[in-house]
Amino acid sequence: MKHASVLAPSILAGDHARLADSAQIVESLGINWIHLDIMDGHFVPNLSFGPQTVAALRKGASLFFDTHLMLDEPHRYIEAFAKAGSNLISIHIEPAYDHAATLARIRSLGCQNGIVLNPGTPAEAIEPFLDQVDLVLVMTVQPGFGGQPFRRDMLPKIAQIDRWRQERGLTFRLEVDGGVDLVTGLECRTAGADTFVAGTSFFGAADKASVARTIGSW
Ligand SMILES: O=C(CO)[C@@H](O)[C@H](O)COP(=O)(O)O
Repeated sequence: MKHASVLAPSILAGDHARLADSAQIVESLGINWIHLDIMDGHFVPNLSFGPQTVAALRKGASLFFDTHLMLDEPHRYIEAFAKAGSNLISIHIEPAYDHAATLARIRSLGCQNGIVLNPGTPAEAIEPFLDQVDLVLVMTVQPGFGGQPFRRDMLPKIAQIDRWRQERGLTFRLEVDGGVDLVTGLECRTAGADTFVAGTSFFGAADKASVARTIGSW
């Protein structure tokens, strides 16, 4: 099964004094998803925003909130981000906690779940969880900052996860995040990805509608 391609603009690259306006730009273009990067200053060397901001954004947006927790202890914050209005909550495989229980907890709160792996983490690390997730997020940069160059060496990993998905008849989405633009995103699509996080290449584009149209046509 091949999912239609979805663009999820990363609000990290939006105007942080006017995040609601950035979400509104996305919604006004008919884009359904927005990617929310949550950073704790421990798992990644940067800070972003928390559930209070997500809840405030939810008041003015009917977008699908794709919330990516870059946290050492994501299991402690699942309820807060579900309550704030997240539709999907993804958690990293790298820190030590009960991943299976946390994935199940996300679903029990009425959200979709996702598992994320950093560039240095092999695909095999998430293999045991493939039948328990709605989305796999392959980081195509080391997380923490927008505007980094796309890691082309992640393409075989994307292809491997897509192969497992097909062989096992699974239906999770396969998302990529980091340095994704109209060129690198298409390479990811060819490798098997269907969900494209774009920060700099979306919010920095003069013609955002055209970016959305192009990615939607893949
Ligand atoms: O998770 C992250 C960064 O840690 C990403 O979501 C970035 O926000 C993507 O930004 P660009 O690479 O597209 O500028």
